[in-house]
Amino acid sequence: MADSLHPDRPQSQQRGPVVMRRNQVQQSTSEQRLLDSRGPSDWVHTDPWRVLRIQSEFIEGFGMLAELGAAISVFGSARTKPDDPMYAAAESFGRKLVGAGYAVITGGGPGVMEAANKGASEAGGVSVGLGIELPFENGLNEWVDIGMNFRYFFTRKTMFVKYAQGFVVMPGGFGTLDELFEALTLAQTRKVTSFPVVLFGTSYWGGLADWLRDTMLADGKISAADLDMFTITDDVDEAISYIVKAGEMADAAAEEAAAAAAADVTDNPEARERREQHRLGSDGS
Ligand SMILES: C/C(=C\CNc1ncnc2c1ncn2[C@@H]1O[C@H](COP(=O)(O)O)[C@@H](O)[C@H]1O)CO
Repeated sequence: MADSLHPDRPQSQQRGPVVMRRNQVQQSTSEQRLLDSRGPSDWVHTDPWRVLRIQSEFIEGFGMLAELGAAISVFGSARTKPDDPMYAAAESFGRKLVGAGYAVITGGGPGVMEAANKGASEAGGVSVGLGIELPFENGLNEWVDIGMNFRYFFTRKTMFVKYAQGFVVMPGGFGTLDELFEALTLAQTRKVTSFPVVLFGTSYWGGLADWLRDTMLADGKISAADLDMFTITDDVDEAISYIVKAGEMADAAAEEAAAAAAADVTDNPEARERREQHRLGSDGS
């Protein structure tokens, strides 16, 4: 029913469980208020808004990759040219990783990334590119079959680790070292279950490995076991066997843990409950 002063205004209005009557009845709809005005725009440059954008990158990335299956991330220089032997090696990695049943994830850029995507795509596998918006960048390489451009390096790095069961690291610069040492730090601090890391190219990586042993280890900054977190090779097939074997060992360990947990349920439900709580952490994550 309408009132006499405002014949068009309904006397009563319901918004979900909220009831509004007489002069509390709103004249505009939520959609009108959303669509009819822009209002000030300075909030798009504030951290709370950035948090939402970051969240949306996680949502899109997780959504894109949730059903990916087993995958290996291949890292390496954006500057490697197609006539460089490392380009051919990365292409071979892409092809052979697909042959071994893996999807191939790269940074989606040029150089080694493009080569690995090319090998994977041409072999009929899943070729993933996780690109990064850069001030001078030209987008995902043409061999990326599933891709996304990230605004933030850190959300993108989460995807590399979350959706890959191993890392192949080809010769590269700062970006490659950043990705390598992120992986090693996560494994060293047991923030992730350790996974195979292959450094490809003995002459390129040998000097770094020597320095890690002769300086970092000698000076007590890392442990001897930390040097076992990666292997160095010049042989693509050897690298892939190493990755496959590590995957088989991880599967066997997971099966063993599942069997032990199942036995716990039967033999001692309380111990199982305690173990499960410990596994989830105090915040249930
Ligand atoms: C430098 C040039 C292009 C940069 N384009 C990139 N696109 C996607 N990902 C990139 C790019 N540059 C670096 N990355 C990431 O770091 C690693 C390579 O960095 P590096 O410093 O070249 O070693 C790589 O794995 C990417 O994840 C000009 O063509």
